[in-house]
Amino acid sequence: MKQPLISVQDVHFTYPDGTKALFGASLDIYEGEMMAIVGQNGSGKTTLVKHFNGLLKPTVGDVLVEGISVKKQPLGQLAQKVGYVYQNPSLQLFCRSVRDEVSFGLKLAKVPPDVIKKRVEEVLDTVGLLDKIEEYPFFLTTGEKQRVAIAAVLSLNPSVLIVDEPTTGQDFKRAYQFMEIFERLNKEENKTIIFITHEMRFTTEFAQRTVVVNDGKVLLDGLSTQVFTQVEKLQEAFVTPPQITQLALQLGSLGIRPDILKVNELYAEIKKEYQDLKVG
Ligand SMILES: Nc1ncnc2c1ncn2[C@@H]1O[C@H](COP(=O)(O)OP(=O)(O)OP(=O)(O)O)[C@@H](O)[C@H]1O
Repeated sequence: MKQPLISVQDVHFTYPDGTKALFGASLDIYEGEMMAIVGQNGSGKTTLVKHFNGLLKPTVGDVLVEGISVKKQPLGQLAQKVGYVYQNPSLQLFCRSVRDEVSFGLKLAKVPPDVIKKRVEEVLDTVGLLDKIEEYPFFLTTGEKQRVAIAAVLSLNPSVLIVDEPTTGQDFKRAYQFMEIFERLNKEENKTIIFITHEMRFTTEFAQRTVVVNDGKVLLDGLSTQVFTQVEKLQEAFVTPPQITQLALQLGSLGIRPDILKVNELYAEIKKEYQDLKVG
């Protein structure tokens, strides 16, 4: 059987001030997945994903990346495999230009200057910011800062990209474009993408798999289509399914499948039922 890229094994975590944030979280993540992590504020999502690249180390339990405990891998090495983009991108940006920001990790890794130049331009192009290469990151919009942070992480070519709340503070169009960038990286470069979100629309549209975190544990984990039909469990975690799924669930008594995540799927299902009725 295929080995998971990241294996989270019964992780408990307590912050230095005594706050307990994880209470036995377990999950396996495989290469090439595009996965959403949802849950109410304070449920432990960020704490959980910070374990995926060793930013936090389990108090109890273990996290294996490519089969090796994060406790045994240097942070620099883990950052090259698993990139993490912070919820607040300003925390991640500290250089005087976008170019310097995106070059930083590559310089640390002692990559030759001509290779750095090419790589930086490539990743800025990927996130649509090539025209801002000489700008001071501080003056960029929140969405642009977020994209610089993503470019900086992508420059190291990690096989896993974790993005914490990528769509916060952005209008729908921008947020959607962001999700399309991740989808492209997933489909064309086979990158494993893990994103935390409160936007259920994006979960169902872009993630095949959804993990629901509640009280520091994984409450639900599976195909997004299946996770969002588990209404009672979702209520326990204060997660509301996307509106289209809510509608499909309510139409269940008319023979409509409940595991519908997209408007066009619901339309096709209603059309089919309607035609069957006419024939019957
Ligand atoms: N640095 C910290 N020190 C102490 N407690 C913390 C720290 N960071 C988070 N916590 C606490 O750990 C728990 C889980 O927080 P976490 O940020 O992981 O949740 P979350 O699900 O990502 O929330 P949100 O959706 O608001 O980002 C909360 O009780 C939070 O207050």
